[in-house]
Parts: sequence; C-alpha cells; structure tokens
Amino acid sequence: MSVPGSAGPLPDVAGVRAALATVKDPEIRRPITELDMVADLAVDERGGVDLTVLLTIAACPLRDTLVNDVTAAVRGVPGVTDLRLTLGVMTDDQRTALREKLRGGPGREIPFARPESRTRVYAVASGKGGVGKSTVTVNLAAALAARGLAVGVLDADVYGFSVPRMLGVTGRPTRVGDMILPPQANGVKVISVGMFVDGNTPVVWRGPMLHRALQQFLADVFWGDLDVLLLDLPPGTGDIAISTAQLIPTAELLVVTTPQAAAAEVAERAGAIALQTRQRVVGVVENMAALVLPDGSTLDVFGTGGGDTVAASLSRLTGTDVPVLGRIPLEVGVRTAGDAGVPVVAAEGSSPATDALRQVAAALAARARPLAGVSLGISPAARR
Ligand SMILES: Nc1ncnc2c1ncn2[C@@H]1O[C@H](COP(=O)(O)OP(=O)(O)OP(=O)(O)O)[C@@H](O)[C@H]1O
Repeated sequence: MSVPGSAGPLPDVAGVRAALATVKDPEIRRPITELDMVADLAVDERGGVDLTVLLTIAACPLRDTLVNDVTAAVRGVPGVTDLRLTLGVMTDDQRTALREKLRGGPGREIPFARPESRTRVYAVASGKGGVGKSTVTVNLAAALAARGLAVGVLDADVYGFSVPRMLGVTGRPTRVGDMILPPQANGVKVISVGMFVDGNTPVVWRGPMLHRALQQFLADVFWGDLDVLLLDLPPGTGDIAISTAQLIPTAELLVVTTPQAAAAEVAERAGAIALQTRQRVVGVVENMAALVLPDGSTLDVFGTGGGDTVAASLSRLTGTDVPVLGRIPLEVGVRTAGDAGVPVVAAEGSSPATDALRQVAAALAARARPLAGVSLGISPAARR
C-alpha cells in the first residue's frame, strides 16, 4: 500500500514500533518500548501517527529530550506524514510494574550481592583524609567508562562528599516511586549522599543511619547492569567500611595512600580491616607521588616508599599478593580538572598522571567478570 497522493509506502504500526524501539528513556537508558512507555499507537491511511507515550513521572526532567527523540524516530519512518504525540504519566501500579521489571523481582535486595552478579565492586579506602581517594575514584571511573565499561560511583564519603563536583554532576536524582535514577556524567552513573542534603549542610548521621543510607543507595538506585561499581569510602576504618562488607561481601578493597610514611601507617590500618571483614585487597594506589618539575627533574614532595610499604604489609597480613597498581604523580592538572568537574583522564591529552591512572584502570578492567552463562535480566544494558 502507499500513502494516497504520494508514491511512498504506507507505514504500519510494526514499522513505527520498530523505530520507537530505538528510542531510549534518557534516564533509565533502555528502549521505551521495553519499559512499557508506549501506551497507544495507531497509524491512519494517510500516514498520520497517533501516539501516547507515558512518562515515568510527571516532572520528568528530561521530557524535552524524550519528545525530540520520539519525534525524530517516528518522522524518520518512510511514509509518515504527521505525528500527533500525547504525553501521559504512568500510574502507581505501572511504576511498580516497571520497577519490578527492571529489578527482576519485587524485593529490595542488593543486585551486587547476588551470586550471579557480574559487577566488580571496589571499595576505595584510605587511612587519612586528603590523600586523593576521591580524585583517584572519579578518574578510575572515567577511565574505565572510556574503555567501554558500564561504571557507577557511589560516594559513600558521607562527611566529605566531593564526587559529584569532581565529576561535574549538578542534577539531583529522579525518583520513580521508590526507585532512584542516578544522574550520569563523563559516562559514569553517580549517587552521593550530597545529592540528598541541602547545600553544604553537614551530615550528622550515626552508624545505623549510615548503614541504612548505604543499603538504600545499593538497593533502591537503579544502577542497571554495571561492569564496575566504585565506592568512595570515608577515610579511616569506620562504620561504612564494615557496612560495605556486610552488604556486599564480594566487594574488594582498593587502598589509596601517599608516599609519606605517616600516611602509609594509617593506610595499612584501613587495609587491614579486610582481615576482619574477610574482603580481598585488590591493590594499592600511591597518589601524590613525585612532582615532575618544568626542567624534567622530580621532587618527592611527600617522600617515597609509602605505596610499597602498604602493599608489603597488606600482603603479609592477608597472606595474598597485594600489588601497587600505580603511582600517580602530583600534577596541577589533576587538581584543576577535578575543580572544573572534568576528571583529568577525560580531558584532552595525556600526562604522567593520566597515563598512570589509565594503567590502574586497565589493570582493573582486565579483572572484569566474564559474561558467559550469566543472565542479564530483561536486556543488555545501555552503556551510557
Ligand atoms: N595527583 C594529584 N595531583 C594534584 N592534586 C591532587 C592529586 N590528587 C589529589 N589532588 C588534590 O588534593 C586534594 C584532596 O584530594 P581528594 O579530595 O581527592 O582527597 P580525599 O582523600 O578524597 O579526601 P577526603 O577523603 O578527605 O574527602 C584535592 O584538592 C585534589 O584536587
């Protein structure tokens, strides 16, 4: 059949539906046809399309993106002459059904704790504050995402949350019923306690509240099928590190230290918590290593040897081989990039620091869990 008065083919519902299957919800990042967002679809004999798309929530922040993507997809179908698009909103029951579909069931369990989970979870720990734990976390996340991995960062540094700013995330997460959709920046999905408090209000939570918050971030946030989840822990050996081990026993520790002997001693204590929690220590990252001066010489601002000391001591304590995965030099660009909300590895060009960070990311990427024989849920996740 063809459109009256035109030489082209008459579009049918299946053709338009196929085009709509290429449109992804901008926040959930799955095809809208799979999410049951396409409510009514009809094509008349003139090539006019009547379509109702259901938004997950009325205040959908990316509504315009969705409308533009839907319009472009439908208008791109040969023979379509008109699109009459109506936007509706899901009912509570429809949202519950969507949540269960995405989660693979009605429970509130932590997907990363399931035995079949293929997500590598790394808890990034440090002994003391200010050694660059958050900087290392966001750069590893961005470098892993640049390698094509699906990456999430959970900023569990409740007292010093800085990850959203370093990754350039300004938005708040959208809530669909009791499901939280993480904002994404630099290819990384991010959730931080800082997104749930007003302005610069300090967080004054005690252990049980911290545990519940962490549990909620792990269970109620729709992370999708991640390859890697990085947790930015608060410095030290506090409640959050223990909660992490209880909630995701397979989480592995990545210890960040500086070359300074004093920092190394406390970093050892942070790593040694793995003995009590029976977690594996995947390695040590030595940050703030020798600064390269303009004449090419180097300056050991924080001394030398801290990374090796921590790695040797944790190897001895845990009876496993804990390697130094990389040494990240002090570099002005690392700090300015973080301040600008773009991790330095995501900026143009390379430097000794970006090379070292990418090398650590490569070592972690090589440890990705195999996909074979693992059920991924309703469909492969969109990577970004
Ligand atoms: N390799 C580096 N070169 C230059 N500056 C760095 C480097 N690593 C971190 N910094 C800077 O040092 C400061 C502290 O880093 P960061 O906030 O990442 O530390 P942290 O260990 O996460 O601190 P806390 O746990 O107390 O929040 C930041 O201003 C950051 O930009």
